[in-house]
Amino acid sequence: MHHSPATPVVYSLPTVDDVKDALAQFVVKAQHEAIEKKGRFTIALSGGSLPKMLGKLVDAPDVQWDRWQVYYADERVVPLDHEDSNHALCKKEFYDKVPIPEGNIHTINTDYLDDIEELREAYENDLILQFASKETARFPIFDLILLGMGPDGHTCSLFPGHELLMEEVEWVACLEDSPKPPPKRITLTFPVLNHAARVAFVATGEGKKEMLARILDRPEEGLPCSRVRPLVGTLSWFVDDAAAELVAHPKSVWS
Ligand SMILES: O=C1O[C@H](COP(=O)(O)O)[C@@H](O)[C@H](O)[C@H]1O
Repeated sequence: MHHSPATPVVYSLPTVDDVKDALAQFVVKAQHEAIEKKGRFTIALSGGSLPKMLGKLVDAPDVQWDRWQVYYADERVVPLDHEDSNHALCKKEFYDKVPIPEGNIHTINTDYLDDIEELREAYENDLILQFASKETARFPIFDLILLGMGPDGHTCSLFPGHELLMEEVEWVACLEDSPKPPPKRITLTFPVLNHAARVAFVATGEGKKEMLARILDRPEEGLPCSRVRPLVGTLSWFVDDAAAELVAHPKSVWS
């Protein structure tokens, strides 16, 4: 059955706080639906500006935190308490405020910090344990992947012009030449992003307005964020009006 890739639904909210509110409502609804269907909620988080945007989830009602299985859309290959670690950032901004069981937070295996291919494979095996045992899909089907949009149009650790944009088989890829420090990272690949049930980008601030317009209004440029087009799942953008100022793409009202 052929599916046309998801058309982005863009929710532009007046302020960053409004974006946080809408995002919390969206995530709570996604986890309810997932848990109702499969008894678990598989989510991949990004680093950067994203963890701070999860603040309104902390006090959200009816969240079944013990059913969450948390992975990373990408991670820097550094110790888990390093200032560059996406896990360290998520811990500070989110995990330290909500009761997700520690065993449900799937970090990189830092025994392999000096062997990035082993580290990549170990992370992919962790995903296989979670997904392949429960689904027959060639790719894991995350219930939700939360992504950021870098100022250069990158997402995860998929950077413009990088060979990893062409990866079509591996679930997890590794790189040692990230144009944005630190250089060594692992990242989910486009096939995994595009098999998710839901993908949501979060981008705020006027500093992102030019890039957001390019991503949404000129997808033919092929910037990494534009290549996230879930085959079956939904694609949502949660942005504030400052970031959306130049965007021609139709905006939807969040309610
Ligand atoms: O390096 C990274 O950058 C992206 C975008 O970060 P942002 O602060 O511009 O939102 C982030 O999504 C990714 O997880 C991180 O490793």
